Formats: sequence, C-alpha cells, structure tokens
Amino acid sequence: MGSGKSAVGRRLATRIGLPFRDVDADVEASAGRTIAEIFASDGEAHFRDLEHDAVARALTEHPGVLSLGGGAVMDPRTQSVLADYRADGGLVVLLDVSLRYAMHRIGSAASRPMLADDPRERWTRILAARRPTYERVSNLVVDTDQRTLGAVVREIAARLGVDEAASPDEGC
Ligand SMILES: Nc1ncnc2c1ncn2[C@@H]1O[C@H](COP(=O)(O)OP(=O)(O)OP(=O)(O)O)[C@@H](O)[C@H]1O
Ligand SMILES: O=C(O)C1=C[C@@H](O)[C@@H](O)[C@H](O)C1
Ligand SMILES: [Mg+2]
Repeated sequence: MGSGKSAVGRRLATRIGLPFRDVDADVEASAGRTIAEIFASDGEAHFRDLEHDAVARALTEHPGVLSLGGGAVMDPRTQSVLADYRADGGLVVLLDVSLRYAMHRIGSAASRPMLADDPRERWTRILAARRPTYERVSNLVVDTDQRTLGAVVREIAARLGVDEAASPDEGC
C-alpha cells in the first residue's frame, strides 16, 4: 500500500500506449460499493473472493497494464494465474517502498481498512508477512523510494523494451 501501483500503472500504460485497469477499481465498480464498505459489511474473506475474480477476469480480457490490490497475490488462486501469465512472457512488477515513503504517500488511511487503527504498525507487519510472496510472484523489482513516478515508469518501460525516442518524457 502506497508503493504507487495505481499511479505508476496509469502512467506506464499511457507511456506504452496500452489501456490501464486497476483491480481495486474493478471490485468497487462491480460491487457498487467502496472497498471500505465491502470490508465493513461482508468482511475481508468476501472482499478477497471478489478480488480474485477481478484479477482472473482482467488477466483474460485486458490487454494492457493491470494494477493489483496490495493483498491480491496472497490468494493461491491468484498466484497460479500470475504464474501462467509470467510463463506466457508477462511482466509482473514489484514496486518496493519503505515505511517512511509509504506513509508519506498514503496520507490518510481512511480508505484502507487493512491499515485501520495503527497504520505504521499494521503496514510493517503486513509487509513482513507478504514480502516473500511478493518476491516469488514478480519477475521485476523496482525500488521507488526517492524516485519520481517518471523514473519508476521509465525503468519498467525500459525492461519492456519501449523505445525512449518514441516515448517522450512525461515531465515527472
Ligand atoms: N515514486 C513516487 N513519487 C512520488 N509520489 C508517488 C510515487 N509513487 C506514488 N506516489 C503517490 O503516492 C500516492 C499513493 O500512490 P498509489 O495510490 O498509486 O499507491 P497504491 O500502491 O496503488 O496503493 P494501494 O495499495 O492503497 O492501492 C499517490 O498520490 C501517488 O501519486
Ligand atoms: O493490502 C491490502 O490488503 C489492500 C490493498 C488495497 O489495494 C486494497 O485492495 C485493499 O484496501 C486491501
Ligand atoms: Mg492502488
């Protein structure tokens, strides 16, 4: 949370000329409720089911950049569809961020139920538990601390082999 998945994903998609999709937004659109409302009324397990369905659907029908929710890859079914995606040549990017930068970017944790009560403590504990899985499911790790959105996007675009000359800097 706060690594820049949504912001980087959107800019990367613009840069490489492909559509962008965000799993958190897909879940909210199909449920007609915010993530915070889904957690409050139906609980995390129900949210995780909706989230897995949204990832699986997007990976089959969406041809561009996909931003996953921060906990999506903890579902073994999602790990499996991502393994297939990588085996087909897909790039799965882990955006790395430290607590300090994440807290600065997140600002209010009101819309992030996983961080309720004590965002710093929760974020640290969640990341420690998830980190091995994040590393296992990704095939590119990009450090985002002290780097602009533009710099992060450029590193991923370079890995994708996007021609710098054909993709003018977005000035970020
Ligand atoms: N490298 C960066 N430099 C400066 N600001 C950044 C950077 N990456 C992200 N941000 C900003 O931090 C905020 C949070 O980013 P974003 O919403 O993309 O995070 P996220 O990983 O999608 O979080 P979540 O898991 O909660 O969906 C946004 O305002 C975004 O513009
Ligand atoms: O890290 C998490 O578990 C979450 C991250 C967000 O992207 C949302 O998917 C939701 O708030 C849960
Ligand atoms: Mg996001």
